[in-house]
Amino acid sequence: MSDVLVLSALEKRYNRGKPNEIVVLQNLSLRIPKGQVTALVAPSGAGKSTLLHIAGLLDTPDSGTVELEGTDLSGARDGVRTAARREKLGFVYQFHHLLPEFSATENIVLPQLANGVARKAAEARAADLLGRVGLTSRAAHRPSALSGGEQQRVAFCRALANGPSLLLADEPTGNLDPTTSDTVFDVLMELVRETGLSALIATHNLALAAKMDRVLRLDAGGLTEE
Ligand SMILES: Nc1ncnc2c1ncn2[C@@H]1O[C@H](COP(=O)(O)OP(=O)(O)OP(=O)(O)O)[C@@H](O)[C@H]1O
Repeated sequence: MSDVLVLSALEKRYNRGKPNEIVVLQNLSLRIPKGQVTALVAPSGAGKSTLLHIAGLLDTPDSGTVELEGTDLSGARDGVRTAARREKLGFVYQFHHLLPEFSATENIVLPQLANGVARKAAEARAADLLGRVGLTSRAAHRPSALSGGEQQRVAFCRALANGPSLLLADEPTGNLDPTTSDTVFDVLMELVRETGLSALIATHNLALAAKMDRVLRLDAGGLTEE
């Protein structure tokens, strides 16, 4: 099976049946093959977050299917969706959302412990990931002692901690100044490439989008390839 994520004929409306009903996604389909990094660009309000939430099993479509590694999870029970989210998906947001009272290492170890990994193995993986993003010397620091770019690099490591099949990212460097954003984005791309990860990365930055394998534009409820 070569597709990691297959979204088919998704439809999503808000305020269904009311005068202020909005159709956000309409007959939207998307395939992400294994190892492919896809950029998602969209004007503000076009439904980018809605699409990422549905792909990330945080929200459900009104109709259509969400297949992750060949299994349709659109109508699955909450427990099944939560387990799939923990085991198969990695998330990065515009803000790092690291736990402030824990070190960089612990922020990467904790999701692994929650997934049943032994502490020693989890610490070894955290050390490996921090090394890949150039943060070995910052491993014991809490988020407040790290720069914005460093915090975001730790967040990338945390997203990859459990070896996901798919990375979903929403403006992963959107909170950084333009120069830092470029550097940190390159770190993310290298990490994704080295691990052979598939990814769907939303960005407003067309120069960053151009570094990915494919650019899709979300507009008027559907996707078009650039
Ligand atoms: N819970 C909700 N109830 C009603 N309308 C909503 C809800 N969530 C989002 N919307 C509307 O749906 C549309 C798409 O929202 P969404 O957050 O997906 O956009 P977006 O493309 O991520 O925007 P941005 O780039 O500005 O964050 C917007 O018009 C928004 O106002």
